[in-house]
Order: sequence, then C-alpha cells, then structure tokens
Amino acid sequence: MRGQIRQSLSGYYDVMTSDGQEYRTRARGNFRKKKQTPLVGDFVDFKAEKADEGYILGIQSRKNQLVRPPVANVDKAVVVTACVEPDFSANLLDRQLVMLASNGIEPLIYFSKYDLVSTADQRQVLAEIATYYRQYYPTFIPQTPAEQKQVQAELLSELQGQVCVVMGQTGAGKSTLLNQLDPALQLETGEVSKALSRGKHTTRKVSLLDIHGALIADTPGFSSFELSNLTKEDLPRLYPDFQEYATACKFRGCSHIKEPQCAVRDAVASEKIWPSRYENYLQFYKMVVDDEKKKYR
Ligand SMILES: Nc1nc2c(ncn2[C@@H]2O[C@H](COP(=O)(O)OP(=O)(O)OP(=O)(O)O)[C@@H](O)[C@H]2O)c(=O)[nH]1
Ligand SMILES: [Zn+2]
Repeated sequence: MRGQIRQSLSGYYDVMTSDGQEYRTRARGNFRKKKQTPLVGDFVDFKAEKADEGYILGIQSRKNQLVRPPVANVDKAVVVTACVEPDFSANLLDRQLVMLASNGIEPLIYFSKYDLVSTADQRQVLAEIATYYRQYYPTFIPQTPAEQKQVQAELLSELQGQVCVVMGQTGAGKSTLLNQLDPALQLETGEVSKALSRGKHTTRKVSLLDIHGALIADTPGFSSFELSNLTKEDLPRLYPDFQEYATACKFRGCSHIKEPQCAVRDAVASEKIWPSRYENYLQFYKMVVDDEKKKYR
C-alpha cells in the first residue's frame, strides 16, 4: 500500500492512504542500517494486516525536507511577519522568501500585529509594504479584529490540499495564528507562558493537521535560515519582481550588479522595484559569493 505519513510519535508513524484510511506503522530495521528516518510528509510504501500493525517498506524520494519542524515534501510556508514587536524587518522577510523558494516551497506572507502599530503614518507604510509584496506573493494583513476571520479564511483557501508549515521570527505570532486557525490546538503563546512550560515536553510528536483541508504542521518552524547551498546564478532567479524586468537586461544571466543596461537596476532607480529588496539582494549576493570562495579555496 501507499500513503503519506501524517504523524510521528516515538517510533510509530501514522500513514494515511489516498482513500483516507489511517494505519499505524513502524519502520523496519533496514531503515536504521541505511540511516533513513521516515519523516512526516513522506510518501511511503507499507504493508499492514491490521490498521494498528503496519510496516514501512520504503520511502519515496523527497522534494524537500525541513529540520524544524522535521517535515518532508513541504508545498507551502506561511511566513508570519510581525509589523511591530519585533519590528518589521524586510531583510529577514526577504531572506526567508529566498530560502523557501530555493527549496521549492511556495511562500505566503502573513503580517501579524497590525493592531499594535501605534501611528497612522506607520500603518500607512506597512500597508504599502504589504501591497508591494502582494504583487508577487499571496499576502495577508488583517487590519482590524473584524477582518481577521475573513483574512484567515482566505489564507486557508490558498492552502487547500497542501502540506504547509508556519514559520517566522520568535514572537512573530506563529502559535497565535495556528491557534486561531485551529482553536483545538491550544498552543502556548507569549514568552512567559512558554518559558514556564519548557522542559515539560518530552514527547516529540510531529503531525500534519487537517485544518479545513489544509495539511499544516502542528509545530511552527524556525526562522534562522542560512543562505547556504545557493549559487550566485540561482539568487536573482528567486526574486519574482526581478524576473519581471530581467528579460529586458542587455545581458542574459545578468546579475543586476554591475552590468550595463540592466533593467532591474533601472526599475530600482524608478522605485518600481522596492529599493530595500535590492539592497538586501546585494547583501545576500555578497554572502553567497563569499561562501563560494570559501568552498573552493
Ligand atoms: N495584539 C496582537 N498580539 C499578537 C498578535 N499575534 C501574536 N500576538 C502576541 O504576541 C506574543 C507572541 O506570540 P506567539 O504566537 O507566542 O509568537 P511565536 O511566533 O509563536 O513565538 P515563538 O514561539 O517564540 O517563536 C503573544 O503574547 C501573542 O499574544 C496580533 O496579531 N496582535
Ligand atoms: Zn540586470
């Protein structure tokens, strides 16, 4: 039989077949020899005489895998981005967008804490930033408590049938969002309550929850991405806004750094491309080039 692992807990893997039947399985000894560990999200071949006594026979190749949470074959990631507390960081957001794209994960952006933005000017700036990103990524920014339900329903409709993770900086509001999407989750939110309960969690359960048809990892993901394994040729292709203009660059494979007649740099100069995107791009580009130098030294 074939199915997808929906939950892992102390050596047991709950596998769901395409017709919605669930089987509790274990991995056979030969996995350990091969140092292969089944992950939630894996498509597996298994056999089971009874629903609670199955064995995984093989794991199909993965399109990607994350370390935190340990989930394979992730289709989409909701990047939770705080407007304030912690302050909005375009650098961090772009870093996450680039890393997700390079792993074949489609990013969605969810701006949290708009209600905590204190001045009208700041609210205006953040709304404009969200409008810019919305041209290239599904972007959500509930502006009033009344809007929140509707916006979250729209978010969920983008996630139908997809394996998803919620990511973002610490304190961004990942657990809060997950709780709002599925109140039964009852994840701890806020630093104090999390600090108090730390250490209590001894079980390492990972599951994909079916939240109104979206398969969302119940553990939020970590935000500290390394820009490793990227090449300087890859990097510009991971920017959908750059791609829109790059066809008009004089040179094929233009890096948009020093080449003459670069349509991307022109678009930055006229602010059709948001200049901060480009500034961060220059920084990431330098990091990638420096990494490559280290590797080949
Ligand atoms: N006012 C307001 N507060 C929010 C919002 N989202 C989250 N918070 C608060 O911000 C704090 C941090 O939220 P969490 O959901 O715990 O953040 P997290 O991203 O899960 O944090 P870590 O687990 O540390 O990575 C909590 O006190 C939440 O109540 C929001 O949209 N508006
Ligand atoms: Zn160019």
